[in-house]
Amino acid sequence: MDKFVVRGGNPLLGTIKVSGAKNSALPCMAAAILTEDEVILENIPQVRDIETERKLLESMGAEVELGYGRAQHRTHIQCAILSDPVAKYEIVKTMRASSLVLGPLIARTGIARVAMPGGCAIGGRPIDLHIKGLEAMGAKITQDHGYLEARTDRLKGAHIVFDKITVTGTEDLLMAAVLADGETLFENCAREPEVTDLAALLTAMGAKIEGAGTSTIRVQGVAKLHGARHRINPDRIEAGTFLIAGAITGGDLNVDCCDPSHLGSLLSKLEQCGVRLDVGKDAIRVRSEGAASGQLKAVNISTEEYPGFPTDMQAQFMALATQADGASTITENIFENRFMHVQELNRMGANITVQGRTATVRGRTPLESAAVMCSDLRASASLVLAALVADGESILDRVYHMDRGYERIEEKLRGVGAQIRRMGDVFGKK
Ligand SMILES: CC(=O)N[C@H]1[C@@H](OP(=O)(O)OP(=O)(O)OC[C@H]2O[C@@H](n3ccc(=O)[nH]c3=O)[C@H](O)[C@@H]2O)O[C@H](CO)[C@@H](O)[C@@H]1O
Ligand SMILES: C=C(OP(=O)(O)O)C(=O)O
Repeated sequence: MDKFVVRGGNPLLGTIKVSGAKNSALPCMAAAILTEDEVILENIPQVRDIETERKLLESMGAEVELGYGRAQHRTHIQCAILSDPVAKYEIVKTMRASSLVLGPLIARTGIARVAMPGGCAIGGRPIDLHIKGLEAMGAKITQDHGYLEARTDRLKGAHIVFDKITVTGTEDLLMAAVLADGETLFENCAREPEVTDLAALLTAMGAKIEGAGTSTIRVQGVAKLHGARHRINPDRIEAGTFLIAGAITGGDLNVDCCDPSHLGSLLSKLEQCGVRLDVGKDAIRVRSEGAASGQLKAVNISTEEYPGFPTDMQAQFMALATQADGASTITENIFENRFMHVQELNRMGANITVQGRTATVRGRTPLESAAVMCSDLRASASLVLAALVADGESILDRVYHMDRGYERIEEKLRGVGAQIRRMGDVFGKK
């Protein structure tokens, strides 16, 4: 199992590039199920979850060519024949890919059999709202041996009001509605940029969608979709992680190839914290004097649906809060168990207590190197950030979590002066 060895103390200087968003790429790959034609996706990140989705699509009969190394990370997917519309547990158990293929599979083939997503380290991943929505569109859904089976002759348009804002639920049902008979009106939709990105691809494929990016989406179903070419949005969470890396190390870092318009709530919290930001069209320069200067100040954050503060940045912001003067409170409202980094940060010398959904971080505490364990994707990122300012050499175990969603993170960070190296089998060469 791979580990990272990180020696703290270097300010990060220079330019670091952001890859395409995994959380956009995964639904966009699933959208290729909706047509027999070829779908070409650019800016697909080279991360483990994308490999898993490739395996999943191939297991159903799709042809997938991941174009890493090619210009634009251009990827070709063709689902001319879907001989086996099944999302097998062995393939999807490490990610929520099964829920993302449910809608497109049933819309295209009239039948879908998908493994129910299991519990995940950060909390439950229920899909009751997906099921309710598909049933409202006329699907018959049964459950057996850990699998959901959905059948229909053709989905019908419906009026669906989400009880709760759900990103994957909005994406899944949107992919179902584009091939349904008639109009579907969705209310209380997720407004995340990843939903808008998916809607842009679907529109390029011939779908009729209005309102993506707002809480009301209207879809006029069409009989058939065609192939398209689409460029995946930059990863706002990777960009945010790099901004914090610049801020926490007292660096001067240009975070390039990002979309600052997707980062509003994070940028305002970083500014409140005392970090200097120069926001350009597709780059953000972050400057800070570092923790020792006393420049960083405690701030309170509370995770919310977009455009609120993203749950996917909570762990990384907590690492920064350990280096800010004063007490910060961090409230996690989306997932019930997304504080597993707390114990590991405390092992490095942080002073964090948790009560219910709120963590209180009392800073500033100098961090010391330690051997720590990555428990999930963003928790891993927070430990890397902490290790970049810790005194001495930290060893981060189980970095496979990080490989799910960050492309060549150690190479990118080394390129701007971090001392970080991978030990063990290199991801992608196994
Ligand atoms: C709103 C939100 O911030 N969603 C985050 C969530 O998306 P993800 O799509 O995984 O989760 P959802 O947005 O679907 O879930 C939001 C909330 O709704 C609940 N729920 C969801 C579906 C359902 O059928 N029933 C139900 O009760 C979930 O338990 C959760 O509490 O995790 C992703 C990975 O960390 C993040 O990128 C998303 O930003
Ligand atoms: C937890 C994440 O991903 P997933 O929802 O795919 O598990 C994430 O992107 O932070």
